[in-house]
Amino acid sequence: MTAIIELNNIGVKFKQKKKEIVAVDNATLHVEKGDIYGVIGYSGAGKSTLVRTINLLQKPTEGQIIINGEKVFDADKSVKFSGTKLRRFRQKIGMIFQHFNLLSEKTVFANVNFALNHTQIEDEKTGKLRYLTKEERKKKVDELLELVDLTELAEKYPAQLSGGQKQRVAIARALANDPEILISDEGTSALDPKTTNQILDLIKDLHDRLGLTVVLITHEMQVVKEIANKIAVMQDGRIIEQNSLIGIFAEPKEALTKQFIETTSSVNRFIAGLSKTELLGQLSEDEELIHVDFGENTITEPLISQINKNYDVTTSIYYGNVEVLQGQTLGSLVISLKGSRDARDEVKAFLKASDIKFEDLSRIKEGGQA
Ligand SMILES: Nc1ncnc2c1ncn2[C@@H]1O[C@H](COP(=O)(O)OP(=O)(O)OP(=O)(O)O)[C@@H](O)[C@H]1O
Repeated sequence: MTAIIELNNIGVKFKQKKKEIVAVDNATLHVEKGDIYGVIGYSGAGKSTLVRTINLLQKPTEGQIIINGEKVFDADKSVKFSGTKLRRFRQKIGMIFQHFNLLSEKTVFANVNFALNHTQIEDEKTGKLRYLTKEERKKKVDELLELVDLTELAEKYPAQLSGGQKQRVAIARALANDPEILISDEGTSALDPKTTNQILDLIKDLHDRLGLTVVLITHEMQVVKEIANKIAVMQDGRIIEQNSLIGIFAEPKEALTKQFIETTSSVNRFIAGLSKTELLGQLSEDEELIHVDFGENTITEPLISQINKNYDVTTSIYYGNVEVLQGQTLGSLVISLKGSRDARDEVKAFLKASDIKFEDLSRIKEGGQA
């Protein structure tokens, strides 16, 4: 697969008085056609600055950018990309923002129509480029409003809309010039959880129907988890980890990545709260608590029944959570194993041999941290 977006060794420095701020530091990100690529990091990590280089809203100080096979930027100044060429290029990359950026004095219809002001198409008869006619524009805006389910609200003004509806207008506007790439810069950050999910569903649906490639910046792991297939984690201007969604969740490497995952996983909250409950004290001498993580590829038979059937232990489930990410099952269980030490050790040896990750939670009892 070739990348539709290639950011190679991108650096962005800002000069502020005598200080130099390194907003992006040697970042390389390759996005393939059809990806929904989540870029996650805390505020100030450099996400916006990096992603704004894709459509050259931000010129890097180092590196090169190749979009759809065409080099559009090189820090060595070998590429000239400006004027009409730059404007056309930008039209093919739609962008939405946290605060929607709608024109408050224009209706929903007019906000979307505005994005067609500079749109040109090849005239069927003459073969020359020309602007759209009023009728063509109306047809296009109507189609776009239908796409985001806003036909009924065409004559309303932004102030009369909810946050979710405003973002739908912004999405319609972003798609006006049939872009292949859609960038969402914290596009759901100002929305409540339910509306966030509706907008994410819409983005996913548009991705599927229009074949869009999506780059999605967020500081919330829950957001990328909903729809992304790949994730890059940013910290201090650098991309510290990047992988498929499933790879990030199954095998996070960096401490920050683990932190972000914990914000989405209730098993970690359960374990963190264990030391405050009576549960550990209530376990008998021949009983221990373990946390097991498993995925579809590592086990084919239900785990618990297999343990009960093959080993001389009894199990109780204290916590269970199974999620399907990108069609793969990831499960987390907190179970107790009750039996002789040898029998319990055999179960652990079986888990190890089956490549199933587990951790012994008895250390919490001893005052350690989960
Ligand atoms: N135009 C600018 N001039 C000077 N410094 C800037 C400029 N834009 C961004 N920065 C700085 O660059 C760093 C990265 O900012 P950036 O906005 O890319 O981070 P972010 O991860 O998107 O965070 P946020 O979600 O808060 O926007 C920050 O320290 C920021 O203050």
